Amino acid sequence: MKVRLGNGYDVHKFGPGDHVVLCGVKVPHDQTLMGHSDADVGMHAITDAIYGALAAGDIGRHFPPSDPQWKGAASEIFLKHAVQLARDAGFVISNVDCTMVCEFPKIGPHADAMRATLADIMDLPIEDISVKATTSEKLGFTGRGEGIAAIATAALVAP
Ligand SMILES: Nc1ccn([C@@H]2O[C@H](COP(=O)(O)O)[C@@H](O)[C@H]2O)c(=O)n1
Ligand SMILES: C[C@@]1(CO)OP(=O)(O)OP(=O)(O)OC[C@H]1O
Repeated sequence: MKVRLGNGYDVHKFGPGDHVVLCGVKVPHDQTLMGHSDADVGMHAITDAIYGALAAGDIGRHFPPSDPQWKGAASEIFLKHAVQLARDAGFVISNVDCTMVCEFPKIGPHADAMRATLADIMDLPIEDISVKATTSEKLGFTGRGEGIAAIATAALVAP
């Protein structure tokens, strides 16, 4: 059996607003995340982890931030593309794990909704999807509440 691992990392900064979209779930917050797309930092990290496992470049290669077509786009477009690339290459996505780094919003109360949303988008069992969070103990840009970082791992297997 062939196993491929990939990692993904993304950061988006906060700006004025009243909610963020994280792993496809709208979470009330006193700011929003800024980006060319919907700035779903968690979904971007997972998407890049799948591209990484396939050695297929990164999200910006497939969906250039210079292309107006992706302005305000829902990030599930990017994730679905990466999942399809994996399936077309003969892989099954074994599991994904995403950690978001921020003081606020608190992810825990929304983590299962995020897992369910990702499972639906990726057509995977929810048991194969992990979403978790940590603060950075008030240190650095995430600690100062300037933005959110996300780190993800994806494992792909081919029989
Ligand atoms: N945005 C966040 C950050 C953390 N959590 C939860 O709190 C736990 C403790 O965080 P520490 O950084 O102090 O270790 C963490 O394990 C998460 O369960 C959260 O939900 N949202
Ligand atoms: C997702 C894309 C799409 O234009 O734009 P952003 O929303 O700015 O997100 P980023 O994580 O900076 O990745 C680059 C782009 O591919």
